[in-house]
Amino acid sequence: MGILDKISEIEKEIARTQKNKATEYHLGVLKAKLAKYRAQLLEPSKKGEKGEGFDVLKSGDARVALIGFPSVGKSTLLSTLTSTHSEAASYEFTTLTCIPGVVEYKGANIQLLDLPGIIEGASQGKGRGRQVIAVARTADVVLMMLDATKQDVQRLLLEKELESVGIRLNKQKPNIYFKVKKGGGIAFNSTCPLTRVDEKLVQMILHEYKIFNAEVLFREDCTADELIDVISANRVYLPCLYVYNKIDQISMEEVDRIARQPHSVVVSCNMKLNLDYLLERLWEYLALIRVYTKKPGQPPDFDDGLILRKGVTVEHVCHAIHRSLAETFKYALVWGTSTKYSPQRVGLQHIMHDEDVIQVIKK
Ligand SMILES: Nc1nc2c(ncn2[C@@H]2O[C@H](COP(=O)(O)OP(=O)(O)OP(=O)(O)O)[C@@H](O)[C@H]2O)c(=O)[nH]1
Ligand SMILES: [K+]
Ligand SMILES: [Mg+2]
Repeated sequence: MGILDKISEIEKEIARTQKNKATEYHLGVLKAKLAKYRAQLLEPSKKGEKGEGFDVLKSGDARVALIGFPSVGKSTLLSTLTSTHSEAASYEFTTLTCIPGVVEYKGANIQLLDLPGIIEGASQGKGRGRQVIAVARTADVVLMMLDATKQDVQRLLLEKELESVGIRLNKQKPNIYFKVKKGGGIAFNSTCPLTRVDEKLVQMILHEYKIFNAEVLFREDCTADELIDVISANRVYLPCLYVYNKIDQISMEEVDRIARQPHSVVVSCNMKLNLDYLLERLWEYLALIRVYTKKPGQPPDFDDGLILRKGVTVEHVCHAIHRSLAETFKYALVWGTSTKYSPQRVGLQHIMHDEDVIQVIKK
């Protein structure tokens, strides 16, 4: 039996097993088995499986992958937002490789990747599904493009495809501490009441992975699936913005309904509607900040800001300016929303905000 058959067998068994207290352990083990087989499926089997035309180098400050069914308008969006042209046409699978473009926004260079359309079964190798998904895993944000004139099942189908290969959209990593040990058995603990798993189920799942010695600490009320995510190290957690295109074809009421859904933006690439707002939201999901440097007695350098991730400290800023700056660092003066006073004297651990100005004073 091939892996795909095994997967479909287990999926069928999960589907026909009633969910209740008595089957809880059985289901947990089945899910762990399923996760294992799917992980095997992801391992590159044939040489060169990654595929010509998909190994695009990362460049710029962040990477965004355009994922969607065929002909939803992905290439049209790339050609509209960047100076790169990507062929668009009314037939499906116009795009067959990964086409990179650059969106310049707020001084940042954002790499936008146009990709072939994916379809149901993509994760199992249909179309160019596996290559597309491999690229999606390397992105900082997924732009899932949807056709606003079509039913919302397309979104669920795509989410399922990505979910089945370990991509988690708009989800936090489960707060479970997990460490495999050399001996001592399974040490299981929690810092809160657990309603979805118990020690026995956790043990059974770990045994399915042939893990007999480990430290497991639940810091929140997680499910068996979330535990499996933590054990399977190949999970990625990505912010995802759902972009509903072709709103020129639907009623205002429908546009209004879709626009109110969480993580969603409505646009028309052909009519260039709402693309500014799309970029604004994308910026928010990328969680980038701009930090401006200033030399003593001179105005800040607003033309050449540093592009960094939200949550960076002064120490990160020093590294971004010069490799050895943190070593000769005495203190910094910061102007902006991260401080109580402007300027304020801060140390290396101070967390920077968007549009802060910094002046580093050396020893
Ligand atoms: N009505 C309407 N049509 C659009 C819009 N954006 C794109 N299209 C049309 O949709 C069709 C498909 O566009 P593409 O950009 O090729 O779509 P794609 O997602 O790149 O398709 P594949 O590469 O085949 O996966 C083309 O005929 C476009 O002109 C839009 O905003 N409104
Ligand atoms: K197309
Ligand atoms: Mg295309």
